[in-house]
Amino acid sequence: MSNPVYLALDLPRLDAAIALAQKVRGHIGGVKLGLEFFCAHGHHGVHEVAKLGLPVFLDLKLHDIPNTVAAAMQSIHVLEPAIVTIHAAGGRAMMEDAKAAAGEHCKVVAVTVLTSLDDDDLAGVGVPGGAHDQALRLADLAQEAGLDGIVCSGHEVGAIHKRWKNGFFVVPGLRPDTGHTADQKRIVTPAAARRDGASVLVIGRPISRAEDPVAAARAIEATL
Ligand SMILES: O=C(O)c1cc(=O)[nH]c(=O)n1[C@@H]1O[C@H](COP(=O)(O)O)[C@@H](O)[C@H]1O
Repeated sequence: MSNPVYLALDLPRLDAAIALAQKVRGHIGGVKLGLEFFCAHGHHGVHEVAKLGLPVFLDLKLHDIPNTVAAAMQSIHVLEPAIVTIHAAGGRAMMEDAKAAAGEHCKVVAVTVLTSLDDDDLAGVGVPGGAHDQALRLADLAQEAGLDGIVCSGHEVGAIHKRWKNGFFVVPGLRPDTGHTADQKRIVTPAAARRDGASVLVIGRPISRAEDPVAAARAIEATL
């Protein structure tokens, strides 16, 4: 079974991001390039990271009108990402058009409820039912729209997996111990997320900010 860990390369410098990925490559299954990376380094940065030969997960969290999102998906074909994120809250038509515009070998997954939000945060933006119910509702919508899967926290992945047996589930907000949670609110351990059905484990700071990133990645791998 391939390693489910995708390392989030949320680093400001391209050379540092590539050096980190190179260092830990034996203990990860792929790399995730998000908004911080893409806004700083764009297509050039993605091409440079792709030279490592690891699968590239492009986490752009697209959320706009269907035509704009579909056009953005077409513009990233050339980068040949293995996985791309969009926001489920963009609605069914946006998700359908994004999937139709994606490359044949690219998995399109929809973010349900960000792992940095809790029930109070959701109530603050007018979603009264709580993170769990909202994540399940948006996962159902993503499935109806024909997407490959969703992004959710480890708190919901078990319940969503039960309703969507062959879905592809990306789980961030992972912390190997009870250490520094930073801005994440709905967290679980990588092992718990995997046990509950996660296909991909997105891990950033617990590896990238560790004193010894290789030891941190190896320790996480050993728990899976
Ligand atoms: O789509 C994501 O990857 C994502 C969704 C989400 O709900 N929460 C979340 O943290 N992420 C990303 O996952 C990574 C988590 O980083 P760490 O908290 O440092 O492990 C970041 O790159 C986030 O952008």
